[in-house]
Amino acid sequence: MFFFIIIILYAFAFFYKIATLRIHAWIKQGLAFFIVYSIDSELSFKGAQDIYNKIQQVKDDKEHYIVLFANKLDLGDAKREVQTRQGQDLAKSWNVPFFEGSALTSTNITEAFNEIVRLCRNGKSDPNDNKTKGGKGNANSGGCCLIL
Ligand SMILES: Nc1nc2c(ncn2[C@@H]2O[C@H](COP(=O)(O)OP(=O)(O)OP(=O)(O)O)[C@@H](O)[C@H]2O)c(=O)[nH]1
Repeated sequence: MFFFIIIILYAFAFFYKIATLRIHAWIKQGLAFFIVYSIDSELSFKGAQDIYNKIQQVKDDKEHYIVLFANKLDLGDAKREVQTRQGQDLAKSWNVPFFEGSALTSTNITEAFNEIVRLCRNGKSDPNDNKTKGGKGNANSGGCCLIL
């Protein structure tokens, strides 16, 4: 029984290591990152911050673009655990654009994707809009878009 538990623990550690390495590789190859949390989950908001930290750690100062997206807006304020202001403040501290919307009702999905594509193409946000600027470096090269 003892050895069985040890084997399970080793197997778990092995697969965890593989998963970590894969995420590391995806981030390393990625140019654009769409970080999504749910407005009805404080935990997912914290998770978004963990993902952001991981991206910064892996990408360091290399060119990359991020959009923060608060999903499930359709659920309404009754189910809301993360206030709009919290998302805006977080995005501002990261210096990236922020959108609130819904994958269910397609609210702000096109706008958010357009923004990240525009960031990749231009290397910076439109100074005429009221969203925060995002992105590092100047994107002239191709790259992949990784949705986390
Ligand atoms: N109401 C609502 N539900 C959504 C929306 N987007 C996704 N969902 C639901 O949320 C659940 C989780 O969606 P997934 O696409 O599996 O997202 P995930 O990141 O894998 O979520 P977890 O399984 O919670 O880790 C599913 O039941 C979806 O149908 C949305 O915009 N509004």
